[in-house]
Amino acid sequence: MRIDVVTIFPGYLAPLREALLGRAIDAGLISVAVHDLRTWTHDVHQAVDDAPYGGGPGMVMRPQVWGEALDAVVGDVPSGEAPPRLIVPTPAGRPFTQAMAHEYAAESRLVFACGRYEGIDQRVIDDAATWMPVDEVSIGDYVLVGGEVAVLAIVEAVARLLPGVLGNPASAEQDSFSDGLLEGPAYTRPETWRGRAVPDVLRSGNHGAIARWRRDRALERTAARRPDLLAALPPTALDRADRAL
Ligand SMILES: O[C@H]1NC=Nc2ccccc21
Repeated sequence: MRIDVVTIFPGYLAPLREALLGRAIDAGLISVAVHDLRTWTHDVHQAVDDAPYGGGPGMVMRPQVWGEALDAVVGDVPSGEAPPRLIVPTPAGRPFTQAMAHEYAAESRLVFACGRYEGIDQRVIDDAATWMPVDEVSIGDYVLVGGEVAVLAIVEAVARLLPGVLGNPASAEQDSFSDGLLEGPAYTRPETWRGRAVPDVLRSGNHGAIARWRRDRALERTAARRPDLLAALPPTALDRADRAL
């Protein structure tokens, strides 16, 4: 997968080259190119934003700069080739979910446009949508200063799903949310720590009982912390033992 990120803070994307993602890049599983938006300014101040029409606080990112940047970064899409998907993180976007991470993992190319909080001139999105799929995506209902942190989160969620990126592919299959529930508590050695023992069932070797215990803890945690996820489960997702909980 090829990933391009356009930002006024290229340094913010440095973590993409660390650890698991760094190894995936070294292994050629993903390629990441980070582009400084100011490359496409032509004024001495390298201005990338301006005051909003209609007034109001903050600044809006200028369409000319973004238009030239996306034209250059996306380039000419060879005829017959699918264009990349453009992902624009914004608090006004569709909530990013694990299902979307799987969708994006199937793409051969993703381009990320990092806007500042007040956003990018809407005409950039409208123009881009005439020649490639554009998703405006939010990673949560809180206010960040710009899209860079959202890009780090989305790229990590997507890249770990790509074949060969995770050492143990089973991890991705047993993700939280993969069965619609939150993962329950996890334990490792020592058996007792600060007077707290690991639940006996986990050391019993009884795999049926262990699976039941884990499912019960996941259901309890989901009901307590994310009742919305429980309500969204298809009726067939809960078996009789689940309902007895
Ligand atoms: O993903 C969003 N969540 C919250 N705030 C944001 C600010 C700028 C870009 C993207 C986001």
